[in-house]
Amino acid sequence: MKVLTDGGSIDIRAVWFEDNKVKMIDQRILPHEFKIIEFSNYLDVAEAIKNMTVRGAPAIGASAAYGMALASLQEVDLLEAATVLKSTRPTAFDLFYAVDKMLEAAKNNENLVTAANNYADQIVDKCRKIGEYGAELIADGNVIMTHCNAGALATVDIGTALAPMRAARDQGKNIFVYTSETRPRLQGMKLTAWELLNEGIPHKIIADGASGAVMRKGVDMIIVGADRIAANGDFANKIGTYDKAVLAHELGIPFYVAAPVSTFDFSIASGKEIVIEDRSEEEVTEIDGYRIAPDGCSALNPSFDMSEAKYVKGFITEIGVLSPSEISRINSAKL
Ligand SMILES: CSC[C@H]1O[C@H](OP(=O)(O)O)[C@H](O)[C@@H]1O
Repeated sequence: MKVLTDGGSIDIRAVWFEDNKVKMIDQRILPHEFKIIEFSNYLDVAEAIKNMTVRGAPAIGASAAYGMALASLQEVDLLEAATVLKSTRPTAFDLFYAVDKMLEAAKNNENLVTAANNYADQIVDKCRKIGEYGAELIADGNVIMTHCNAGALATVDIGTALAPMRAARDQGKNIFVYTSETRPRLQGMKLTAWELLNEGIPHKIIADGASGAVMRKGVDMIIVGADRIAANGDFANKIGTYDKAVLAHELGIPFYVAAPVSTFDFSIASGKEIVIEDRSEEEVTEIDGYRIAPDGCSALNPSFDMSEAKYVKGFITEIGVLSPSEISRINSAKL
């Protein structure tokens, strides 16, 4: 992804492997501080996933794959490492998919550093294809709304929901993006707006609560990412997505979910079976470590919500844009 720095723009991934270390952008301190951190121990990569140093389903998957590569270099038991990495966050299916891919590679006596690098490169290629298919849905002058961050930071590079926007811009289409702030961790404001700024894509940040009014004012489509998609097309995504899905349905605004095939979990029939991660109440009651809630008050902090397939016009994947009734085709294409 393109990052504007004082010394000019750089091209960088959210996470990569270099000098036998896992290196990643610390997403917790963006956008006001840009820092690369590195790990030599898979346990530290697991902690980085858990504390959201790196976040976003595909980026979590790639990080876990790199964690498995470190575990192989550390010569620790890979099944133990897999268990630790899988225990970091419960909702994003890519995490489990990636770790299992690395276990499969180990069983085939493959070099896990190579396998993890290939996994990350495949994610980037999938995102590029998601961008190409998604851009076909976008007309010059379109106004698009998105939620949370499903950009390059969430996917190693390019993004899922942001991929069609990047591709449409590259095709010369003028687009405008509303990114909702996405309480409580504010990925939409801190990360998506930062990516769009770096890319020179016109946008405005809106409060989550403004989404309905802004949709009614004039939005041509909504594109969000996903963390896990069930066999019937029900999907989990960042908390606040369900509100947008229902409002879009009510207002007749096309609602798209952009995700690679690796996010589809055909072992579950419907969204009812998706485990929704609960995170600390401090994420709600504090901002950047400063308590904003009254002392003595407590908070509930579900990190994701589930939306039914009926709200989705199409899933933008690396094999095309599929309606909920067509996603059974994906099972045969799972890489
Ligand atoms: C392209 S997957 C991005 C997906 O992950 C985010 O969750 P988190 O920031 O907690 O990892 C959010 O649900 C995004 O849509």
